[in-house]
This record gives sequence, C-alpha cells and structure tokens, in this order.
Amino acid sequence: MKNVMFVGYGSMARKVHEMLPKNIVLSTVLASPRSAERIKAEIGESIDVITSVDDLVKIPDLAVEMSGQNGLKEHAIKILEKGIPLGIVSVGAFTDENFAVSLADVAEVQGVKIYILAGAVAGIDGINAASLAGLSDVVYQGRKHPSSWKGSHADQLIDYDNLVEPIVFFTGTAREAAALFPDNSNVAATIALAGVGLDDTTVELIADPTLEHNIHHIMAEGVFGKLEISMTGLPLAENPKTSSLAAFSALRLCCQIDQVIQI
Ligand SMILES: NC(=O)C1=CN([C@@H]2O[C@H](COP(=O)(O)OP(=O)(O)OC[C@H]3O[C@@H](n4cnc5c(N)ncnc54)[C@H](O)[C@@H]3O)[C@@H](O)[C@H]2O)C=CC1
Ligand SMILES: O=C([O-])CC(=O)C(=O)O
Repeated sequence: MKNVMFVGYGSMARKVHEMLPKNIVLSTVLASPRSAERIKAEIGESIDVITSVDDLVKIPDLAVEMSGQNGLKEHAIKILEKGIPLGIVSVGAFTDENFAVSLADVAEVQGVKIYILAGAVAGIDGINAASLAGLSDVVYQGRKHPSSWKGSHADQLIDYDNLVEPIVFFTGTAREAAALFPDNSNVAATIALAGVGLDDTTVELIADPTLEHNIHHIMAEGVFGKLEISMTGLPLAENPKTSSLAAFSALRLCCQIDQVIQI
C-alpha cells in the first residue's frame, strides 16, 4: 500500500482520485484556503485536507501537483524539503528560471526526484532521447475550441463572437506561450524541456470553432530522423481546457510508485 498527496483538487485531481487502484491511497489533499472546506465535505474525513505543507500529518510516498503554476510555486519547495518526491503537471512554471533552479537545488540536497509529467501528449520520451543526439527543429501546435481559450490572454486576441473558422492567434516561443497561457501551454513547456529548450521551441496556438477535441501536433527533426505526432484528445468533462490524457498521465505516475518494472 502506498500513499499519495495531491496538490490541488480540481478537475484533473478528481479524475485521478476516481481511477486510483486499490494499492494506492490518497492520504492528503493540499488545498487552497478558499476551497479546503468544500473539498473536505466532498471527499470525507479519511483524507486529510490541509492548506500548508507544515500541517502534513502523514508523509506520503509521492506528491502530485495538479493545482496550476501558482499552487506549484507556493508548495513545491516545502514538499521537497520534507523529502517527498514530486510529480508536476503545471510545467509552464519552469519558465521562471529562479524557481526552476531552486527546485533542482532543493531536490538534489534532499536526494528526491522531481517528475515532469508528459501530461496531455505522447512522445516526450522520444523527443528527449532524440535531443541527446541533436535536434534541429521542434514545433508544437495546440488547437482547441474557442471555449477552451476563454478567460486567458487569448481574450485579447480572439473575436469569439465572429469566429467561424480556425485562426492561429499566437505564434512564438514555448517560453512566451507558457507565460501567457498558463492553463493551456504546459505541454509546450514540457516538449521544450524534453527537446531544444524554451527559447528554441516554436509554438502555434489555434482556436477552432469546429472542434470537439483538443488537438496537439508535434513535429521534430534531428540526427535521429523526423517525428510527427498528432493527438486528438477528449477534454475532461469538467474542464474543456484540460485533456483527459493529462489526468491519466498523473494516474500513471501514482501507479508507478508501486511497480518494480516500469514502462
Ligand atoms: N502538463 C499538461 O499536459 C497539463 C497541465 N495542466 C495543468 O494542470 C492544472 C490543473 O488542471 P485542472 O485540474 O484541469 O484545473 P482546475 O482549475 O480544475 O483545478 C485546479 C485546482 O487547483 C486548486 N488550486 C489553485 N491554487 C492552489 C494552491 N495555491 N494550493 C492548492 N490548490 C490550489 C484550485 O482550487 C483548483 O481546485 C492546470 O492549472 C494546468 O496548470 C492542465 C492540462 C494539461
Ligand atoms: O490539456 C491540454 O490539452 C493541454 C493543456 O491544457 C496544457 O498544456 O496546459
């Protein structure tokens, strides 16, 4: 039996919780003060709901961040200082160099691992392996329904009421994308960190009113040859911004803590 702690309990965390196997137990939720009471009422008394790592009663075998970049920045260092390995989905936070360096330093001192999750896309293993031999070009295209972009910086770039066909509303680097669209460009940051870095990965973001899925397209070229991956992901019912595969990727990490053979 292994214990996990979730940082944040929103759409993704709820889906992971629902699908945890019997040998992996959610022992603690690290929540924001605003939502702690609601989460307590929802998940019952057997799971500790805390708002600060200082209040942790039972040290879990793994913490998985599913709280957005701010939640990650608020809690990650303290989690690592307690010697708890940490899985991360809000990978866009790595655009903050000081934060990224502090995380790595604390993890090294504590001897704990940080797992950057593949999230909503496949192929991160291949891109990372290919980068060891040399990658010349990596392009990521994120295509979602306009409703998935609402509430973000895209509101200033898209005329939602008159949108009848797909538009590319952003072209830039992964660093720019992850900073401007923190809820929608974590995969861009992940692809960049696995491959040629945040400043050399090209990102195109598209609003497409004809879509029901989130489409992620990755193209990479290098010494290994060429890679082209297209993902047509169903969003989570609760949150159209988040592809369901991102939740399954977090679930996979939870399952791995109790597996001797990993794939
Ligand atoms: N790597 C990837 O492929 C993907 C990463 N993401 C990341 O995952 C995050 C979670 O996604 P969803 O569950 O769909 O979002 P959500 O908005 O449904 O849930 C986020 C939860 O985190 C909580 N939270 C916010 N600040 C917090 C804090 N300081 N401490 C503790 N909890 C806090 C919120 O109350 C909310 O319940 C997104 O914000 C995004 O950063 C999302 C999709 C894909
Ligand atoms: O879940 C997705 O489709 C990708 C996403 O939001 C992100 O990269 O932050």
